[in-house]
Amino acid sequence: MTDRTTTAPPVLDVRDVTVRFAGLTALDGVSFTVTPGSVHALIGPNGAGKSTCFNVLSGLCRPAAGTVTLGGTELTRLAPHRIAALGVARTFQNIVTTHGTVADNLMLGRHALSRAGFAASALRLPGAVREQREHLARAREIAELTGLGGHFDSPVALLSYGDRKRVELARALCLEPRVLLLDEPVAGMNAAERARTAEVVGELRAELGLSIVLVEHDMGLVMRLADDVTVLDFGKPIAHGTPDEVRQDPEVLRAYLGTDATGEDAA
Ligand SMILES: Nc1ncnc2c1ncn2[C@@H]1O[C@H](COP(=O)(O)OP(=O)(O)OP(=O)(O)O)[C@@H](O)[C@H]1O
Repeated sequence: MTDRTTTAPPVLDVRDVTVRFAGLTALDGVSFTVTPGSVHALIGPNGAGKSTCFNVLSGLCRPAAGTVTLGGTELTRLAPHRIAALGVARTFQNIVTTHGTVADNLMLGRHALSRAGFAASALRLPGAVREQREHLARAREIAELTGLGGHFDSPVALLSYGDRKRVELARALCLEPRVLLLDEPVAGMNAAERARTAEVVGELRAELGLSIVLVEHDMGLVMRLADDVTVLDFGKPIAHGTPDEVRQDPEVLRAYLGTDATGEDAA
């Protein structure tokens, strides 16, 4: 069975990426490097270009200029399923599953890794049955890792919002990614659910050695989890550094708070 988690993830390198929608430049020469095994946060005010950047990284959006490479392999012109097969999985901001059990959803995530064909699975040939059993065991491990172990056979519709959102995270992990793109993993959660998800993401990073790119408006979570932060504003990178460095950067304060470096109102 595919196990990419035993080797360190390759470097994800974003170079001078520009995306235009009609007259609007959503990303303007964005560059950053995600160090293997680190959590790299991408932050910025609404409309800064964070989701567009994720869409470029996952192949849903083709940039007008620039490149994205993973360990030297260019991802920029590849279809989303090819990028996923190379080990880049993502969660979506607003998708919360309500169908099937947790196990059903995670097995859907394993589907892309199945070697047995449709006919072999349908006919329950021995090789296909064994493979299915292995996938189910791994899905159960991933449920444990994401705090869903006690809900493995539960219908997703009966879970709390926080748990349902973590099903989305677990489904992405079922692809055995080396790079995980987390798009607002705690959006809409209450304080307890946010704390639990932060804990789970921290554990995942420690146990699986993944590189994680995190888009999140919850600054407490970003400051707690990120090693590096890139700040976008109107599609432009305006700051880069550790959480402590960007928190004190005058440009970042201006973008978020509308104040200049001296703390005076810019308006
Ligand atoms: N498909 C599209 N067509 C036209 N404009 C788009 C499209 N997608 C995004 N935009 C525009 O590109 C800019 C960046 O949007 P994006 O969604 O990437 O920002 P964001 O930082 O993720 O915002 P938020 O924090 O609100 O999710 C915005 O001005 C947005 O309106």
